[in-house]
Amino acid sequence: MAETLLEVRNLHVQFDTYDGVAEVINGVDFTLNRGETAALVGETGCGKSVTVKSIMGLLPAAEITAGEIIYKGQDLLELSDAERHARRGREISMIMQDPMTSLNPVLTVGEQMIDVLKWQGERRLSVTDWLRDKVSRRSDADHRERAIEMLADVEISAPERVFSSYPVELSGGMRQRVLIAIALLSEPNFLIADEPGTALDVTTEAKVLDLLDELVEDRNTSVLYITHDLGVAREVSEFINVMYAGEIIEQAPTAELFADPEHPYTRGLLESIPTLSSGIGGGIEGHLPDYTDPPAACRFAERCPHAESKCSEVVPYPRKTADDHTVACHLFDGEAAHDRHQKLAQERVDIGSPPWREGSETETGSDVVADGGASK
Ligand SMILES: Nc1ncnc2c1ncn2[C@@H]1O[C@H](COP(=O)(O)OP(=O)(O)OP(=O)(O)O)[C@@H](O)[C@H]1O
Repeated sequence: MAETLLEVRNLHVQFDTYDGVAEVINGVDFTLNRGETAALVGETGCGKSVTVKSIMGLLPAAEITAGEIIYKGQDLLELSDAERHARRGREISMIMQDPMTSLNPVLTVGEQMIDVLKWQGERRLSVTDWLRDKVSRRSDADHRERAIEMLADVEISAPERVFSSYPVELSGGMRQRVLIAIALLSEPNFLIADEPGTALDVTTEAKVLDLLDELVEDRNTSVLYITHDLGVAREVSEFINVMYAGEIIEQAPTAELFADPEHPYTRGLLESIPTLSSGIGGGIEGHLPDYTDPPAACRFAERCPHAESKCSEVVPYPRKTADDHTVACHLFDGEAAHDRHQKLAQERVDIGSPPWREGSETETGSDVVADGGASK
């Protein structure tokens, strides 16, 4: 049976803004197994980066108002900043969206890589780190050799030259490869890849994604891809979590999600894939709700072509509709998929089959199976 590496449970994040409290992340649940590649997909502003920052420990505790982020059996939210920092890089690493802002322009690639190998990129050393570095007996020459090897692994053809270059001297594709090399240097068990190819042209993006795919497979690294593009998620991940306005509205293995998308938002995203050049979520009219005054029930109801009065009155908790497939939409009401929702979701609602399933054998709720807890 697959072993869980990361479990995010009932995560709530809010921000104080001039317009009031923005309830951005509203009860997010998902899991990632060891060696698995999963994606978190949704349009811009839906809360992907805030979720990831919560996992990385880059948000102040006050903003995370509830939930658990269990990594290897331990709730990361209970750790001190120092303990979180120790896990970053060595255990959990991240490739940022924009290589130009993620790389330090005044240091060479090599200097940045050696910093990571020595002390995870921090130039301000604690006494303990300094001692650890002294006793590790690894010399700068060893670090240099390791860094150049890593640059060769990301298929940079002149690794020594790139090692001595400043970021501004490299092309966009090369900088993205350098970022991948830096993220993998400390051999993390878990990698978060935040739109790793978005800043590149389509051909270079495809090459970078293929390369990343090979590298993580060789190393058995678990990866969470963050993307607005379901087409990219299909290429790179085995499991997809679709996010809308700070909630996971559908989760399924990639093949299952593409074969049988259920949530109207997922279907809209799928329909918009060919027209993505015209904008993210181009197939769905309307905008994300205002997080300082979000809808009380379904956050998608205002944009949903199938919304009924129920949708603005009763929260649609996630329902399990097939093995590993959950959806939070009243069109699929049945048993709650998570223990924590069961007491809140006793009322079964029948508002008919989803229109795209009319004529099929599946009836609303009839294919729902109890899950007993986990989100997948
Ligand atoms: N520090 C903050 N203070 C107030 N609001 C914030 C803060 N950080 C994020 N937000 C808001 O949270 C919402 C979700 O933002 P987030 O960056 O997570 O979206 P995203 O899905 O990652 O989008 P993108 O694909 O553009 O990166 C946005 O409305 C954003 O303005």
